[in-house]
Amino acid sequence: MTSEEEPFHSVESILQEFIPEEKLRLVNSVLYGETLRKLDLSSAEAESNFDVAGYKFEAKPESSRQPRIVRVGVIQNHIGNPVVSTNVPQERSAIYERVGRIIHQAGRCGVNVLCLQEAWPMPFAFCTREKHPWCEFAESAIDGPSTKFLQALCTKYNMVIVSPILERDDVTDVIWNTAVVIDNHGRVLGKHRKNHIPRVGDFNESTYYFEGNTGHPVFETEFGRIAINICYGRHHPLNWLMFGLNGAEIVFNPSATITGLSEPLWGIEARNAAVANGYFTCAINRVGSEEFPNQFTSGDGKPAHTKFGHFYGSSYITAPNGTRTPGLSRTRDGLLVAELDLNLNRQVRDIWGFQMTQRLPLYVDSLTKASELSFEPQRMK
Ligand SMILES: NC(=O)NCCC(=O)O
Repeated sequence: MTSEEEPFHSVESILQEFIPEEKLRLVNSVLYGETLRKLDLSSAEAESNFDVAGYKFEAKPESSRQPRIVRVGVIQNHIGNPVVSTNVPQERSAIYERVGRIIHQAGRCGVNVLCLQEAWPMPFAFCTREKHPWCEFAESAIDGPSTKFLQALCTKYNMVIVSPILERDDVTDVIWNTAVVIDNHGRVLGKHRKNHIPRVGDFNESTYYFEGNTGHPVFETEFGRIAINICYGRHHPLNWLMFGLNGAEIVFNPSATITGLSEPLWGIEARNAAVANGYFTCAINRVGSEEFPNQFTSGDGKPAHTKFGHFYGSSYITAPNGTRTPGLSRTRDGLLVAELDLNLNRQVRDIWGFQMTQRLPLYVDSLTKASELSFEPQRMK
C-alpha cells in the first residue's frame, strides 16, 4: 500500500471480519500463539481519539518464587497537525497536550513502565535534511522540556517512563537519537543512544546524528530490568543479543517506520528477538502521516515530495515463548497495556535452552575473524 491508498485499520480487524468465529481462534493460535486473556481496563476513560487495549501474559506458578507481575504500556500517536508547523515551542506543546492525555490513561490503568514512540516530542523531520528549524527540537536528557514534562507524571503515577527524544549533549552541543529512562520517583536513571542509524529511503537521519556511544545498557528499575533498542536497531540481531546478555527482561523498540518500506518485517523482528533472547519485547511505531513545508529528495530518483509516507502504528508486545498481542491500529492513536509475569522468561529459557546452546565462544572467534580486513570467508568448493 502506498500512502495514497485508503489505509485500513489493522490486519486483525480484516481477519475478524472475514474468518468465522470458530475458525478465528485456530487461526490466531497459529499466527499469534496462546490466546491471551484481556485486561479489565474499565478504569481508563474512553476517549474518542485513541484506542486502549490490554492483555495478560501468564506464567506457571512456582513453589520457590513469587510471581513477578509488571504492567507495561506503549503509546503510539499522531503529532497532531497534518502539515508540520515550524514554530518549535507551539509544535512541542501540541504534542505534550496530545500525549499527556494518553499518559494519564496509562497511569489510571496501573502501568508501571511506559515507553513512548521514537522522537516523540517532535515531527520526524529527519527526512528533510534541513537543520533549521528542526535542530531546535534537540534538548537535554537531564533537564530538557520533555524530561521535565514527564518527571511530574512519573511521580504522580509511580511509573517509569522511557522517553525517546532528539538529545543535545549538555557539554558538546552534539545531537543524538536517545532514549531517556526516568524512574518512578521522577529521577533520570540514565540514557541510551541509538546504535544503528538508517540510511534508507527518506530516513536521512545520519545528517543529524551519529551511531550511539552508550553500548547496551540495561536499567534496573523497581519493576524489572529494562533496555531500549531504538528503531533501526531491530534489524540487527546482535543489538538485541547484547541487551539480553546484559540481563534485560523487557526490551522496548521505539520506532518510526512507514508502509512500503518495513511493514512485512514489523511483526517478525521484535517477535523473533523475544524468542531468541528469552525476554519480552515491546515494539512501538509512530502513527499517521507527516507533511513538511519544503520539498525534499533522498537521492533515490523519486520526484521531490513533502510527505513522509504513512507511519503504520501496529505496536505490539511479545513474550519469550513467541506469543504476542494483537497490534494497535494502523491509523489511530493508541495505548497498549500488558500485564507480564517476568517468571515466564526463565520458564521459557528452561524449556528451549537457547541460552545454554548459544555457543558464544564459537561466534566470538568467527566474528573476530569476520571483522578483520584480511577476512577470508570459510567456503568449500
Ligand atoms: N527511525 C528509523 O530508524 N527508521 C528506519 C526505517 C526502519 O528501520 O524501518
